[in-house]
Amino acid sequence: MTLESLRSEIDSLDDQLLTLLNQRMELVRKVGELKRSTNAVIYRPEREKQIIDRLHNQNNGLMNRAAIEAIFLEIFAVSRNLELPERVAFLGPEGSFTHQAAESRFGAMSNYVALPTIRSVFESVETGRVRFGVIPIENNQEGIVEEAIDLLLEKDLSIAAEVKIPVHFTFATQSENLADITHIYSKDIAFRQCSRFLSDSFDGLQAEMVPVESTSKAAKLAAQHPHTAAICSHIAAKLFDVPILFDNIEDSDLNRTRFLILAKDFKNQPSGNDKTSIIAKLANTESPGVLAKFLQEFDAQNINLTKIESRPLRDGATFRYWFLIECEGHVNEPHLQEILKKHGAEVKVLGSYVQVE
Ligand SMILES: O=C(O)C(=O)C[C@]1(C(=O)O)C=C[C@@H](O)C=C1
Repeated sequence: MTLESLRSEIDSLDDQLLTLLNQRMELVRKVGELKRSTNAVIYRPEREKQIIDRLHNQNNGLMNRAAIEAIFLEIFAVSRNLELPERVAFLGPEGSFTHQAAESRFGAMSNYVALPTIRSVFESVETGRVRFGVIPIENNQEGIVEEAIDLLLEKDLSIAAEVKIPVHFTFATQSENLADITHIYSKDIAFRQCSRFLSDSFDGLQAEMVPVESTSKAAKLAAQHPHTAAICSHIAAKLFDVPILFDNIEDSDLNRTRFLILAKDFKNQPSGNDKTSIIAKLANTESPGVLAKFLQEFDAQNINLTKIESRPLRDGATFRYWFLIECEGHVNEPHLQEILKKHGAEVKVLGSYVQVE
């Protein structure tokens, strides 16, 4: 087989793929009409998961689950946009890891707004200026984002979905020779997380490390001068058109950040693999065993707790706390209902959503 004949077969399959995708979009358009006439929710993560699970389970070709997921999440994003163009706010600037997380869920065709603070993302969802907001909630090496956790208590928003993305850094520069580089821009945390690459590559060289407020800003600066470089996300290097000289330069490939997708009054149907986040403001936490007894109820119902964070209640000069608790399962399931029935007044459910690895 020649390259030309293989390419011509690929062309013909691509034609068929496009025809099928257009047929799919015709159906999606009808789903959109139906949903709009009944005021039904457009974004249904549990249905998307069901489709990906089904395709993965019946698949016997070369595509692995991650590949199927990447392609179909983009198809769903285009579908949702066709059903109802939705605006998505994320913690900016453009090219941030949160932008990358937002794009991984809402695709290339959504209407994005980069906002400067986590609070402004919450507020734009709250006021209805955008339908969804994407914020970072924790990093598996650095811990929780306190501001985000506190705003979950302060504001009245739901969690529609979670996204976890590996934090990969790239070394982007217009320079072809490391010895020509005089300044490397990045965020201090990124310098820390890429320290091995930096000491191996710049040992004996004169480059100065310049901390800036975001890795996107670093990419922007590196785009302006050929003898500089940025340690930044892939998406930032792409956005500012700075060539990537080295990819995945982080010390640990275990570095992952978890993001939440926020919406107003959002409820998912059970998917079979859900997680539930709740806020617990337990009465009388000064008396012994109140928290322990509450947590034991999860154990008694055989519910696996995945997270518990305590945060100050800030109700005067006291040392009282509220808790963000996450557990496996969907709020509609009887075990969880049992606990909620008992503690209804003290507990607020933020959402049940598909649990991702
Ligand atoms: O099944 C639906 O509810 C749809 O709106 C269709 C569709 C799809 O493209 O398959 C699109 C968006 C939803 O998030 C889930 C699935």
